[in-house]
Amino acid sequence: MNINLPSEVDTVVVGGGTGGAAFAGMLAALTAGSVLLVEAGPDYGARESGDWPADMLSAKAIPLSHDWKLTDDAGTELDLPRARIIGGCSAHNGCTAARSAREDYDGWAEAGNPGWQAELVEPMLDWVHESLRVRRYRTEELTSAQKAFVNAGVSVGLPWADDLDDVTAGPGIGPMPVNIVDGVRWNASFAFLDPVRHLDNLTIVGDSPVRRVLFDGTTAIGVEVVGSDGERQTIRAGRVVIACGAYHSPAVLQRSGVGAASVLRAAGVDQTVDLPGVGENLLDHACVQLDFHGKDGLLEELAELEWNPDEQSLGRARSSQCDDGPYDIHVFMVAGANSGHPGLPPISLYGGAMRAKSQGAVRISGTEPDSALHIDHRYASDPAGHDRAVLGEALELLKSMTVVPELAAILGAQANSDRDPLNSVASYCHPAGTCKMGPADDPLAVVDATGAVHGVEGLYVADGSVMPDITRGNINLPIAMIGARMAAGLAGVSPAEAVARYRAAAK
Ligand SMILES: Cc1cc2nc3c(=O)[nH]c(=O)nc-3n(C[C@H](O)[C@H](O)[C@H](O)COP(=O)(O)OP(=O)(O)OC[C@H]3O[C@@H](n4cnc5c(N)ncnc54)[C@H](O)[C@@H]3O)c2cc1C
Repeated sequence: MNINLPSEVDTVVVGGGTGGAAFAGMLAALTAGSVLLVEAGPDYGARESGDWPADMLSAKAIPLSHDWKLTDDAGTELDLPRARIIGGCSAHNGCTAARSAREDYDGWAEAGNPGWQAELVEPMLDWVHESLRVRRYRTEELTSAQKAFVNAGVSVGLPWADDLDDVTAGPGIGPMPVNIVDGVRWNASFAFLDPVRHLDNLTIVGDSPVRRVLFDGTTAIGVEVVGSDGERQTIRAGRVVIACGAYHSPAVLQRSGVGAASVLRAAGVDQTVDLPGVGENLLDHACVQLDFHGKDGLLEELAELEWNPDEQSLGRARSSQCDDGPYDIHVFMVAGANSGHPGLPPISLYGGAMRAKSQGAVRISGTEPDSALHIDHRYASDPAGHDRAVLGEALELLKSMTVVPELAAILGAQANSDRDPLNSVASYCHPAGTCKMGPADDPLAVVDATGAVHGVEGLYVADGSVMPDITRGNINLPIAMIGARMAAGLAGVSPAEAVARYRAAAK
């Protein structure tokens, strides 16, 4: 083992992404106990270290240099990006920052998760918003392509909106709220770890994938980390918190013997506790996609701008299926040459089903952190046809926008026009729900409202995988709220007091 890891801590947090960074930073600020954050990818240190790679800092586009590169069993790469780096997916995401809608959180509480109703989570959402340094683009900052997209939305009836991160806002289109500071993607590590990196009780270690949780009977007593040389090291802990994201958190649990017997047996893992919901309830915001070649000279024109990010605006609409809140469709445009995403033409328009109901699953194929995962999103497969209906309406909305002359002139000819968007539904990269939060009598519930895994002691999950139902906005901000809120709960501190004490501890 070539990494210096402590052999015993009070709390080990596995995964330093959005949820894990917010959880670890908050817990370290609230308690005297030792907190060890172990991350599979590198920890480049604080923002000021100067060690962060330039592509991971630039918020112009989504970099893929620190991707897990998930594959299927045959080794073919899946088009499901996931970052492997401190900060997790917040270190390579699109930086759209949204608090989602009040109804989403009230729905979590109504489903048997006390404490998660909107009025109780809002103070922590406000703190997360502030910590991620969210601001709204001004209209004059939009590229000509993004302005044309917004104007096209207004032309087809979406109200102009500059409040897209408001929990009470309805349909509208306008500049995105973003967590970008001077062109830098303000990731969860900068937001939640950097202010408390100086605390003696917080240790952050990168390049340390966790293979499994260790148990004494049904009590979690630590984790097993795999070094780059393949050597395994044991860390004993009084509390184990999994925050590896919606694909990898259920995988860690399954590798640890927590899951459905059939899934564990197929992967050669002995069962510790029967929890059939682990890896089920895989949610996302399914998207339809329309691609365009862009007008002649568009890329050159964009390249001349001082600030030319690929994404800058967002629209929200309400489909005929929407019966539980203000909107259920997102439309947005990715336009530019910055993206390293393979195979994308210069412009893609997306329409997302933000209350998609189809449920997929994640299953391990083996016992190692890098064993292939079986990920099946089953997009647009819900039996009642809800998702296909919403996606159909999103597609019609997008098509109506593409014929507005100002936007049509920017888009140029359509690319991939032989592809039916409804038969090639894309991911919004917002997987959630695979360690569902819910009461013990919910057959799919994996954790309770405090994040504690049902049926075992000392084991918690604190990331996007616990969402019982996916929030209808972009999910980074809500996931940070989940992490911080669960840490406050475990420390026995109210959210308001937790924020005050974090601020007092922060540098
Ligand atoms: C390309 C892309 C663009 C996106 N754009 C936006 C956007 O614009 N706005 C928005 O709100 N959301 C966006 N999202 C979604 C959002 O960023 C994620 O949902 C969020 O960051 C997930 O947080 P998490 O804590 O659940 O998981 P992650 O952030 O994925 O964190 C999990 C961490 O655990 C680590 N890990 C995994 N397995 C192990 C292991 N065995 N041992 C140790 N560590 C492990 C991973 O390396 C990772 O760092 C985007 C996502 C992607 C991929």
